[in-house]
Amino acid sequence: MSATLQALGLDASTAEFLQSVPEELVPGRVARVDKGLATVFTEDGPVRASWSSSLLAEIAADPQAGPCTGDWVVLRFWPDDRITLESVLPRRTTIVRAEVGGSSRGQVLAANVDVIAIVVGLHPEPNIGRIERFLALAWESGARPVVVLTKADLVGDADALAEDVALAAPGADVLVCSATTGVGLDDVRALLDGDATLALLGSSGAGKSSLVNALAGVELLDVQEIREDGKGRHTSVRRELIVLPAGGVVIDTPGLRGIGLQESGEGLAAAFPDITALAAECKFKDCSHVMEPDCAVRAALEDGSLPYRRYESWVKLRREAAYMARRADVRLRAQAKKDWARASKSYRKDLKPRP
Ligand SMILES: Nc1nc2c(ncn2[C@@H]2O[C@H](COP(=O)(O)OP(=O)(O)OP(=O)(O)O)[C@@H](O)[C@H]2O)c(=O)[nH]1
Ligand SMILES: [Zn+2]
Repeated sequence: MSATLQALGLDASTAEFLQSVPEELVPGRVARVDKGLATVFTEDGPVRASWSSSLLAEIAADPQAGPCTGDWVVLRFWPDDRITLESVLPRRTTIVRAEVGGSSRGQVLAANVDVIAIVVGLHPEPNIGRIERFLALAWESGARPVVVLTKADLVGDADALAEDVALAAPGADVLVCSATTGVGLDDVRALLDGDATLALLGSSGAGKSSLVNALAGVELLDVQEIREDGKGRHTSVRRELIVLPAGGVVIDTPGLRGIGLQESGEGLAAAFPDITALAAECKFKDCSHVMEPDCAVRAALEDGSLPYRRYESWVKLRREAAYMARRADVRLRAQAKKDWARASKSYRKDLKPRP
């Protein structure tokens, strides 16, 4: 295993996969995708690559097959100095959000991430519902979610706020830090142990870029100017993979304003293990927890053991996940119909008597 690829976050399974790749192909990790080109970090430094024709064909069939930040890829260097991205290696984890434009396919934000830090500023006061939404997305990805509460220097009761957040984040660690004073940064750094890949997810202005800069110890990313109301401007289109001098890789995703859920329901179940466990106790298997008798979820609401705010948040996310699943279903059926039409057409052609 090359020292450089290891510094880029190469894991054992990808390293093994690379053994089977033809020698003339060069491995690398995608740092950024823009204008139809990928910036790829290789052992010999960064290069810009376009898509090979076979990759283009794959993308036509499945847009998610296109390279994204964090992907491991192999490149071909041509005699005329062109560089093409030949293929994307199997992804260990993927952070997928529902497409903003309305297609039912998700957009892959980042791949091969070990830990997802949901970055939330402590000032203005955190929106718990939004954290729960990020957690569902993070659990669905296969990576380990952690909530990182930043801007601790701006509030007097950071630990009390962290306790509130922890109640909404079962199974996930909640860290408190400040990019400005450096307090708590060692705990965030520990997430990168073993050259792990850490992706930062959060709303615009949450403090992601400031956190990356603080972790790196240098100014790598532009930090946006703060607005009067304490919220950041919505700026970023950039998405970067940063190799930290002390080891580990950070992926800074763009500030997400609205993030749609694109998921099987597993992420939601993992983000709400309390409600999932209650639902298993309901009298009816398909209980909607709205009006059925002997509903354990409603019983917990009534005796106060399940906060109403959390229940509402879950109902909202569940409705959204169900809607996305229905849309995906419609798309699959439309595709199946197309495939069938194509197959039967070529079948009819075969039946035609030959001249
Ligand atoms: N006091 C204080 N301010 C912070 C801290 N971290 C970030 N800020 C400020 O919060 C604002 C937004 O920070 P950014 O790091 O640009 O936020 P971002 O999450 O990268 O935002 P996008 O680029 O839109 O994704 C900036 O004005 C920062 O100076 C912190 O720990 N303490
Ligand atoms: Zn129920």
